[in-house]
Amino acid sequence: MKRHPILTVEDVSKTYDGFRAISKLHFYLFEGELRTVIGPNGAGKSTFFDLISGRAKPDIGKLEFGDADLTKLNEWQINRLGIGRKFQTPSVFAEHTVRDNLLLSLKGARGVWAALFHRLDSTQRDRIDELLKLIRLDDKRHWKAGQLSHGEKQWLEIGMLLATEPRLLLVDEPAAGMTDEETHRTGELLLSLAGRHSLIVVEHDMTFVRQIARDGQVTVLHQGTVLCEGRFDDIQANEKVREVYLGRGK
Ligand SMILES: Nc1ncnc2c1ncn2[C@@H]1O[C@H](COP(=O)(O)OP(=O)(O)OP(=O)(O)O)[C@@H](O)[C@H]1O
Repeated sequence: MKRHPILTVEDVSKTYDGFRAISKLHFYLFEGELRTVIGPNGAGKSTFFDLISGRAKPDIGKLEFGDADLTKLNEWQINRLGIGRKFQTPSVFAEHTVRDNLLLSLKGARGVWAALFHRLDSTQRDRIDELLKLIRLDDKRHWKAGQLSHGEKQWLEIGMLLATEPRLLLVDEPAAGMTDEETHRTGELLLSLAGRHSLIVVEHDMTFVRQIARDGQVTVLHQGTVLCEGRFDDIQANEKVREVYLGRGK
């Protein structure tokens, strides 16, 4: 049976002031896949996320999520379709508890006041408990988010993203600034989400990339286009990749 991609990117280009940040890009992601995207500074990784999430519009090309034409939708509409983005720096509500941060993000939450003060139904309670376990912050549910470590804040924000029940998660350098142990835990978390969600993870840390690309494909971006795609070991051995990226000592 032919699989249909959940995300289709064909011949997409995006120019800023005459500079091609994305150039004739082709990219396909399948349901439940965890794809890792690497590439040197300026390769176009953030612009790629900007295009998928609607923050920027392509000059030309096809950008589809299932049957939806993303080029015709704004950022909010794309988010409503089920594409959630996690930026590099965590932005949690520091003065609220871990639990309340999740609660405020729950799909269908009715504004801050109502979300915090109306009684949760059992489905919502179960979902919060499930998320707290998944992000391993169950024992810190009553902590203020501002008291968490950097790594824990990142996990909380991933939890907040999951609370919106996205089908596709765009995750930008989740391991940046984390300890080795936190990095490994983050990898385990992302791997556990694959299957139920589709994920694109942009990352620089090669130990982390090796971990999360265990069962999946790595896409290498260079000068706004795909230099190559494949298993981590093949990518690492690829001469072109070594030249443009890995050889630079990152
Ligand atoms: N809004 C913008 N206006 C002008 N130029 C931009 C804009 N966004 C990106 N660019 C340019 O496009 C190119 C690709 O940038 P992008 O941030 O997508 O790369 P990146 O792979 O995410 O890099 P890094 O790893 O350093 O974050 C860069 O040369 C950048 O200066």
